[in-house]
Amino acid sequence: MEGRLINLPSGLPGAKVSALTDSSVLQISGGHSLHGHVEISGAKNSALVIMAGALLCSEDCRIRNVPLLADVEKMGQVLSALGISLKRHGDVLDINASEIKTSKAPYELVTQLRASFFAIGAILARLGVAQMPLPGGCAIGARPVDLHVRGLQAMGAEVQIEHGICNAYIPKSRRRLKGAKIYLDSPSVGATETLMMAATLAEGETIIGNAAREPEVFDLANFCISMGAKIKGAGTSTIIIDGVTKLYSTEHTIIPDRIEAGTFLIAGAITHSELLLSPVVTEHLLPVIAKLREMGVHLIEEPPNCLRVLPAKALRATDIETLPHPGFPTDMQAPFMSLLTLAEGDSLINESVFENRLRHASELNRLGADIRVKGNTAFVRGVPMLSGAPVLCTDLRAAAALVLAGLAAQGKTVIHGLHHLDRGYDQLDVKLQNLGAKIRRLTSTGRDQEFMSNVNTTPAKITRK
Ligand SMILES: CC(=O)N[C@H]1[C@@H](OP(=O)(O)OP(=O)(O)OC[C@H]2O[C@@H](n3ccc(=O)[nH]c3=O)[C@H](O)[C@@H]2O)O[C@H](CO)[C@@H](O)[C@@H]1O
Ligand SMILES: C=C(OP(=O)(O)O)C(=O)O
Repeated sequence: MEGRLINLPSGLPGAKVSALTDSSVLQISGGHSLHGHVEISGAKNSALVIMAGALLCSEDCRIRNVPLLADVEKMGQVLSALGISLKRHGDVLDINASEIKTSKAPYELVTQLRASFFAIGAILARLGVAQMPLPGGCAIGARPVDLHVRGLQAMGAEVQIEHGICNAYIPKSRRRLKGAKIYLDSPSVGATETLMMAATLAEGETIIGNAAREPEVFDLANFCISMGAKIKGAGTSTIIIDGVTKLYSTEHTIIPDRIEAGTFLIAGAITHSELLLSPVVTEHLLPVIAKLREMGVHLIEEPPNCLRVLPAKALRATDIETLPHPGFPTDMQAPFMSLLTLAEGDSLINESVFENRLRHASELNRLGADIRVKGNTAFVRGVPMLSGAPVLCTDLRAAAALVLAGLAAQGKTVIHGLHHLDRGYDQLDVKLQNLGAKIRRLTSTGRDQEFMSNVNTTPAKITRK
């Protein structure tokens, strides 16, 4: 079947975000260096959960620096289906949740992305009832929601999972959720966010112990605080929320995407190129910067909010263990694996956050990498070069890893399964093209696809030096 552009029924009026059929591919002619400045978009994982957070407020919320992603589009569709009004102008998204018309989120949408589930806390707090299908997202492990459920139960909700739907309600005897002391078994990002949102409108104080410390949790907390929520300690492992009865209109700007920034740092390192990235928050990238420096990559921080990557003489092997923030981020593991395939020596990667997140290893081996996987550990033996081949994306960051490897590989790499990439990268191929990469989006018949001309209302945020 010939690949073609399809317009998703838009949840964000004004935006023309589209999805591509799976028959489109990225063709990369590798081995060329890159050069220039790349503008980093707003963080996917902040934007998605802040869109959910807007449900807490019955007044206008304006969110700035919203990235152009299929997941953002789908989250918009989820909110639209709940009866919420959304308008997108460029990277600004206006949300008004004055009336949430239904407590039931659509199965076919929620099952496509993880963050949609996190809205359960906000819907429950606003309506006293929520029916949320179990979520989708990257297939990188079982990804249960037990910590979300137990936290809501501790706050007085009745919660049951039946027929793939998580049904939650506040018993009639109470009108609001009640504050609670919750200690998470593990510092789940999503559970921390779900419970923090629910607690903003609960009666009394909630303490979340062993909370996730990711920058996106902090961004969500700042968004809620700007609406009048009383939250202390976000960004640390103990978050204290003093519930209020109402939240108010606000404007908020999403933080830069640390995973996109890390991906471009590796694009520079793997092609031995000089790139300038902005805006970046270097504190959010500390574990990635430390590992890159350990490998011999030169990085220079340039105020305000810029990071320059310079060509490395040689890349040295290193070991990585993924951990909750401020440890090495699991979302950077696949892109980093691509870089390690070309380092001198042996590297060991231990994926400790998700139990099935090494599937990209076999695709990288098609490109000539030497990786063996045992359980949650990958042994990477550096090779002098990669060679282009057809490969298939298995999830979002695997897709980024294959693009990076393709940029370095000699000859032609053809990447299939692009719906994974488009979920979470804002025009990655266009940004790379503007840095001089030989990368094209093609239909299965080999024709160039006029991707951005049909899809986007905003120009790619890149300037070539
Ligand atoms: C939309 C979003 O923000 N996605 C991010 C979020 O996912 P997400 O919020 O799903 O990730 P979590 O931090 O919750 O998951 C971490 C670990 O906890 C487990 N777990 C989680 C919840 C639960 O109720 N029970 C349970 O056992 C998971 O299976 C996993 O093994 O954080 C991950 C870890 O940084 C990132 O990779 C994702 O990009
Ligand atoms: C795992 C990721 O996303 P999600 O949680 O949305 O599946 C990711 O962003 O790498």
